[in-house]
Amino acid sequence: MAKAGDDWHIGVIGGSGLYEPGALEDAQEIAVKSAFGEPSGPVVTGRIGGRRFTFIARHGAGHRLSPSRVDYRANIDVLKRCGVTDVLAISAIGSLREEFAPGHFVVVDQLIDRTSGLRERSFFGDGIVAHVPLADPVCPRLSAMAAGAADKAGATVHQGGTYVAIEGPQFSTRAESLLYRDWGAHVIGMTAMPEARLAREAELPYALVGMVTDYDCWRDAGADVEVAEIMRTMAANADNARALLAELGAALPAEREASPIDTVLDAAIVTPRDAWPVAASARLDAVAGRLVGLLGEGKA
Ligand SMILES: CSC[C@H]1O[C@H](OP(=O)(O)O)[C@H](O)[C@@H]1O
Ligand SMILES: Nc1ncnc2[nH]cnc12
Repeated sequence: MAKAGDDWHIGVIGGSGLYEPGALEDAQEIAVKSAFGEPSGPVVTGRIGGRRFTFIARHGAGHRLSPSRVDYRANIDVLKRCGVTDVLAISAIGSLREEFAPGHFVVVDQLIDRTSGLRERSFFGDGIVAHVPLADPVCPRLSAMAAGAADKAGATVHQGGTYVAIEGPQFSTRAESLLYRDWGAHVIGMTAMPEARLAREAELPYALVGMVTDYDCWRDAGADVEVAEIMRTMAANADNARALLAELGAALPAEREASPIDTVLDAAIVTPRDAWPVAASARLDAVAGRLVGLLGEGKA
């Protein structure tokens, strides 16, 4: 597990249109199992600019998983098992603001969760209860570095923006889209929740770079969001996303200073250690591996 002074190891979750990470030195595909379910696909690990990156395509190879079917817990658990220290999520997003135009990048800093609640949103609950803080759901350090890398890669970057996560897979109604604008949201997507919640529970600093693919339906009376347009814009953006990763690899400092998120579970788990059920502890051996310690210490 990551400790202060460890090297960076960035887990990248590639969204719609980003199914492979581009040039990774010493790339290796590895199959990692999770007790929480099926990850979206195999992970690919390698180096960019001398730093380790591990990549997983959120919707799987061939985009076969809808946002409601992605096993977000398995993906985060698998990245944690690979030893990643931080997670960079890359997503296609719709714009709720005129100034966030298609092709622009948005480094999201707030989230509104409108998913239906059917997605598994916590690693805890089987006899071990944890309440992590989520007031600021993204890591400001990784977000700033991602914004700098996107800028260097030549993208138009907006630093900050509120992302509303809808269940989908259908796009929003016009009334919903107008409502989200009234709520102050800037962009819309279907995947950042529960991904960001779970990264926090796994003590992984999380940043989200959204690539605007369309104006959501608030803007043009009578017009719909069209997935073909989104995929065209995303394909054009994918090279920029890969350039961002290259710039990020080059910009990461040699040593990773500790983040407060690395130890967020210390003050979040309310169940006393000696009451943790063995089976639940075993499932959490990566997510809460820092605290699980010797397996078998808990109750049967
Ligand atoms: C293919 S358009 C809708 C789809 O794209 C976004 O996915 P991701 O965040 O993985 O890039 C959006 O959230 C929807 O899942
Ligand atoms: N308009 C939109 N609504 C929801 N998710 C999206 N992903 C890309 N564009 C989107």
